[in-house]
Amino acid sequence: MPSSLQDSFPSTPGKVKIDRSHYNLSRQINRWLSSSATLVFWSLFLLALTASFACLKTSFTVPQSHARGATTAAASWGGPAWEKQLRRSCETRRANAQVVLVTGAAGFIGTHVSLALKKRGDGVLGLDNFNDYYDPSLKRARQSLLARHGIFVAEGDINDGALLSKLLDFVPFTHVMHLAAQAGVRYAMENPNSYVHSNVAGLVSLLEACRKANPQPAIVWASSSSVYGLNSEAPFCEADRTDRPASLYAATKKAGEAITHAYNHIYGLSVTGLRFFTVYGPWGRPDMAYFAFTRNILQGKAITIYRARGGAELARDFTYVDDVVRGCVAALDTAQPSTGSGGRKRGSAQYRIYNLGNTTPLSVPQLVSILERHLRVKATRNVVEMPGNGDVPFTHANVTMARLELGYKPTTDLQAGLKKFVKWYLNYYGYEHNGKGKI
Ligand SMILES: O=C(O)[C@H]1O[C@H](OP(=O)(O)OP(=O)(O)OC[C@H]2O[C@@H](n3ccc(=O)[nH]c3=O)[C@H](O)[C@@H]2O)[C@H](O)[C@@H](O)[C@@H]1O
Repeated sequence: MPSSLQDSFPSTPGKVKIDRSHYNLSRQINRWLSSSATLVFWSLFLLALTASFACLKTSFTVPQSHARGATTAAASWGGPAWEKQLRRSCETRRANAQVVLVTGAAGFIGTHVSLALKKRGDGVLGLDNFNDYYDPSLKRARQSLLARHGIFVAEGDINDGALLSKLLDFVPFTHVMHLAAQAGVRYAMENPNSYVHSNVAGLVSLLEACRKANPQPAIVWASSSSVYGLNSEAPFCEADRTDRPASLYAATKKAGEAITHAYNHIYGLSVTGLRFFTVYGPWGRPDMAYFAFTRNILQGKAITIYRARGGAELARDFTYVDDVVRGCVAALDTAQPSTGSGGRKRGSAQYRIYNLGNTTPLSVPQLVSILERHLRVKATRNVVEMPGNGDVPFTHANVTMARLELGYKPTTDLQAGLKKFVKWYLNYYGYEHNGKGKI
């Protein structure tokens, strides 16, 4: 990012380096004033001064501070070589091809969607901030995979309006596949601001750039099954109420649905929101249960399985990534163009929301049993009552609308999907079977 932009660039929540310079200063001054007559007085004075500095500093840093993750490396962009990479990445190889900006392209679903689009001849440009919410080396490995398929991932944050304007000025994108987000349900209690930063402020920044663009791209973006919150009637339909989120993560996704609706209404942006249901598969997210369970089982560590109060098992409508990718591509293909241009609405535009789930929820203990079979290792299960951390007891998608309007049909059950995931995991992390069925 050009340094001139640094000041106006909204804060990226990041690990806070504690500035101890004022403590050192106070120590030096203390030595200097070591006369016994004034020592007590100055010590008390400096103590008060130091404390007030510390308070001031805390009040500025608290909104950005967190124990782990979501720190973004300063990105640089621009220049002829960079522009050449954009141009190459956006080249198309079929008639009526789309040219798609994929945000969060180095993320799990972003990588799979980008590859699917590129393989059929669309132009694809990725955008990712490579934050450290989870191991960035996995994101870099996905970036290398994309590069091998001719997809360039520009490095930057969706809150960087100047970068977004540059990209949308430089390339006449037909679509934006917006997958960049702060994911994870329970991490929202650790680092709430990262959710506001990416899922609210970042979304608005992206929509601002899109509404000003000429042509305006159609937008397909990732909402979440978590918007159904505390609903108990299953399966979840798109028309069900979504005003009782159980986590801040869910609340920001719900906010995203409202925000995109406003931009659709005011500026004529074509918008399709996709409510994903616990998507899993190769190249997945290490913070998700299936991934973390696999890692712990292989390392001989106990896994924690949550159960609801009263003892009921938690269940999820686990959805295999290839099914979701087909849904994403179908959403792009059926998206009508935005109607505005250069910030002006010229007519009403399409606004859609679809569930993309599997339709067959399974319990978390069932997920673990399938993993045990594929890994041929028994898990040490530590079953505990679900803490009040934003989790919901179950999810279950009704996908009738997606089936009728997108031709969406999930075909991979959890057994088959986890088999592919485990195969990828063992290969990626260098595990080998010893020929006797053991790893
Ligand atoms: O579909 C969605 O809307 C959401 O799906 C997942 O959220 P979640 O369903 O909570 O997925 P996991 O974190 O993989 O948890 C799956 C299940 O395992 C349970 N779990 C998780 C972690 C753990 O240590 N033990 C455990 O039993 C959870 O309570 C949950 O029932 C993703 O992490 C969200 O980003 C996404 O938006």
